[in-house]
Amino acid sequence: MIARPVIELTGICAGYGGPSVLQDVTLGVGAGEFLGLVGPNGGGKSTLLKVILGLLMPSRGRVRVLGAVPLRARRQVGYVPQYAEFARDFPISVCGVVLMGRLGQSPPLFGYRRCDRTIAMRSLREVGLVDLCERPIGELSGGQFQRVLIARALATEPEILLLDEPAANLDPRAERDLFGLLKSLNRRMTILVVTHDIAFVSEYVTRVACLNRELVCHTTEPLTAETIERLYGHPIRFVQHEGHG
Ligand SMILES: Nc1ncnc2c1ncn2[C@@H]1O[C@H](COP(=O)(O)OP(=O)(O)OP(=O)(O)O)[C@@H](O)[C@H]1O
Repeated sequence: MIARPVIELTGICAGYGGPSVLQDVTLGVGAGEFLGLVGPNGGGKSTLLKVILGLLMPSRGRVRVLGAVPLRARRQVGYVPQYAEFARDFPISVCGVVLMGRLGQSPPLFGYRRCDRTIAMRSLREVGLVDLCERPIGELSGGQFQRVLIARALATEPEILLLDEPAANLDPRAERDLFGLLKSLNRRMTILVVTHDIAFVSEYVTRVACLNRELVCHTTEPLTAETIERLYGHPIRFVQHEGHG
């Protein structure tokens, strides 16, 4: 039983016009959880994030984010897209990217306010990059850029943070640092992270959900080879555990 669900997906089917990518997915994420979403390529993880963000309407089922339809909750949800989705050659500074997280929070036509800049700097400080504020993003390492994207999401002052494969381009040390950062952010926000590193993620998260078009959920206690095989083999059933965390 989840105490205060902040994300509720019930019987979700969703896709892109052809056969449903998500098939009857039911998932609740509680306030303060740190959920790892794993699964094979093409299993529908990014599609699930799109449904939570309100970017993709499900053909069936019910979605609630912070008790509302996704578009209403959008300002309370920070999103870190897959690395490849952001053009690194775009001529913009680190601070410029982070300030983009304030778009939609400030009144339109008036530009950024002083408080937007304060929040952007605070977000950069939190990810340890305040010294690179004026640096063009094209001059950053992959790990630094990943942190900039997280700072941009933090600048929205979210209650929920969604990350799509944030560690995809990182070496093991940078990945560890990144998950350490997420763990500390989890003290004040709910986190859902899509990752392929199933063994690694279980050290950090409070629960793992595995998606292969349908969903298998279970607690994080050491993932055994048998569990992983079951998850990536034919997870054609839904397993719900209670009392996780
Ligand atoms: N915009 C789109 N239009 C049509 N089909 C799409 C679109 N985006 C994703 N798909 C298809 O939906 C399925 C699930 O894709 P999705 O990106 O959600 O999977 P994923 O689990 O995130 O995969 P990966 O681990 O490879 O990132 C795939 O078969 C993919 O080809």
